[in-house]
Amino acid sequence: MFNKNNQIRLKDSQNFLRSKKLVTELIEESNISEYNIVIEIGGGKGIITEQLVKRCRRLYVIEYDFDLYKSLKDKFYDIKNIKIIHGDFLEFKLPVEYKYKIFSSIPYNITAAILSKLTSATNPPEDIYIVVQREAAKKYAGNPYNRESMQSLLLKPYFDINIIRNLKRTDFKPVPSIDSVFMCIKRRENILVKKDWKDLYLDFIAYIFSNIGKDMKSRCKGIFSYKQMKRLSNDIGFQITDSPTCLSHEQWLKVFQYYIIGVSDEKKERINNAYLNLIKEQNKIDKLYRSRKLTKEL
Ligand SMILES: C[S@@+](CC[C@H](N)C(=O)[O-])C[C@H]1O[C@@H](n2cnc3c(N)ncnc32)[C@H](O)[C@@H]1O
Repeated sequence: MFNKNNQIRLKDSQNFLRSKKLVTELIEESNISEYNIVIEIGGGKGIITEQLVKRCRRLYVIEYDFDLYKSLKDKFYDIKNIKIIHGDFLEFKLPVEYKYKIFSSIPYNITAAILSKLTSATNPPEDIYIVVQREAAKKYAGNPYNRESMQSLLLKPYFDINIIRNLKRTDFKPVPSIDSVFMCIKRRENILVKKDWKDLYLDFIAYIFSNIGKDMKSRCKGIFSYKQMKRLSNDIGFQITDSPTCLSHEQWLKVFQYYIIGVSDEKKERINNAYLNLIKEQNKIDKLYRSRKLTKEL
């Protein structure tokens, strides 16, 4: 249960896929091909690794648990197109010069940190195929699986997000107490918010979702006047008493267009760094959650 430093072994807190047939199906549902460079986060016992490596040009596997890393090294010692790295994926430097894809059954406790790292990278992956907790997937994918969320709205102009299939709890060992899905986050070729406005868009969404209040009226206070809100709600088709999550992604893009042209520079400055502050806050919460979880498990 414990390693030599008296810490819980990472692998004891993970759920591993149990069926090779399921892994074959998941890889077939992806568009991974012999031309692709792929990164697997957490190779575990290698159930995905052994099939993935035969389907791609080069595979990088980053495994944090030392025992699992060592057994992966032994298992794949004579395979040429694989590199197995011991370490924390969150510290791993992503490729900057070439295209790559992600395929992984991720450690659920760091879902937000993994997705934030991948989607905000200077050179994000072309495709991210992940097995992930269903509730988290619905939050990131938003409509049509759920209402939109801050996470889905931050990503959608740049990524197309789909849940490919639901998985059964019994697909994992040990059987988890939560549901999982296989999802794809695909980098858009034609982005919906142009590059020059990206920072402004991220600050805009982060500002509104970090604001206190139940409805559009209170969330947008400080950037739109009451008159502007009324006009927006009529033109775009929502109620000012609606929650921000009631608006579709397309409606949010229209609200943002209006913000760009209809709001003074002084009001634009109010949202400066809202996204950065949000990320800092999330990183703090993530760290706290990770250390608490470990304490609880110990
Ligand atoms: C849910 S398991 C999946 C393992 C295996 N791929 C499978 O499908 O059965 C997640 C794996 O990620 C590893 N892991 C956890 N945190 C990690 C991190 N920060 N960086 C790299 N690997 C990590 C765990 O040790 C575990 O092997």
